[in-house]
Amino acid sequence: MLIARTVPELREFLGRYRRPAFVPTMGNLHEGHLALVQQARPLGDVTVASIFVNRLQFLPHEDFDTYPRTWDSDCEKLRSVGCDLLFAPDEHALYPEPQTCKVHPDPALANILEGHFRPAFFVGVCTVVMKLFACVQPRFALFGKKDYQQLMVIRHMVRQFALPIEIIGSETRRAEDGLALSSRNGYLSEAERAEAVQLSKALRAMADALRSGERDFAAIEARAMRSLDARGWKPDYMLLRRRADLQPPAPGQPLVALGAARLGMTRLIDNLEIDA
Ligand SMILES: Nc1ncnc2c1ncn2[C@@H]1O[C@H](COP(=O)(O)OP(=O)(O)OP(=O)(O)O)[C@@H](O)[C@H]1O
Ligand SMILES: CC(C)(CO)[C@@H](O)C(=O)[O-]
Ligand code: BAL
Repeated sequence: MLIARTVPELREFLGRYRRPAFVPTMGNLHEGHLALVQQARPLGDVTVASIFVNRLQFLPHEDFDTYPRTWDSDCEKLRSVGCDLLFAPDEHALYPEPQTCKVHPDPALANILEGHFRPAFFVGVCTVVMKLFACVQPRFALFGKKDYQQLMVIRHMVRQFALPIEIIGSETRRAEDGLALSSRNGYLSEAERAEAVQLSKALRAMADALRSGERDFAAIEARAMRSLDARGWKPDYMLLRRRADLQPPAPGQPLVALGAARLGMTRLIDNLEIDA
């Protein structure tokens, strides 16, 4: 696996390829990331991953400084799944001057849910993803459905800017008990890790309620919030939304249940597409 630390190095390595398949990450890689790389491999003529912890998408009180950085094991894992090229710029290589030109995604999609609780998050994500796309010039880019809204915001950005990139959404990889794999799971104590599965269970209870014919969306959402609250979580939201645009649903539309909640110091997100 080649490792490019700067944009010129990346361009040199990519010179002869025309159809890169690209997996952007913030590192601390787990099976969810590796599944994206494996899915990318047959798509393009070269498989590229990036590791970059993007300061722009963190609020000042968030975990930018403590975000796990596990370089050696990340490289080993990427090699083990046949990644061809790793782009791992430092901040100066990607942002040599203050990044004052930013991408502001569709407010209807980006200012709700995660964007409501993490203002400027999606501006930071879209800005870095646009820049990474400009560097790698991928033909395919893969994102996990674990970050469901992020995937939708990026799809929308790519469509609106007519970028010649196919965005591929990949299913959420889970631990055996159902907890969505996430780098931030590493922040959990042993007791919190055992409790963490309750977020996916609460989403499943929302899906079960719909499947059993209940249509009072507000009541289903309130029950999910209470169920986590009662166990000592601090839920930000547990909501049923239209899969098409993440707006509040009417009966009969394909839905997704989305949740974000804090367990101790750790904020987890998850979601579940529902065919009711
Ligand atoms: N469990 C998972 N299954 C599938 N894809 C995933 C999973 N977790 C993360 N991804 C995807 O991997 C890509 C990189 O994500 P990132 O590096 O932020 O990892 P993360 O585990 O989501 O980290 P964090 O805990 O900070 O949210 C994103 O497209 C993300 O959606
Ligand atoms: C897409 C991304 C790599 C941009 O920093 C990040 O938001 C992530 O890892 O999901
Ligand atoms: N996985 C999404 C990136 C973030 O939470 O910052």
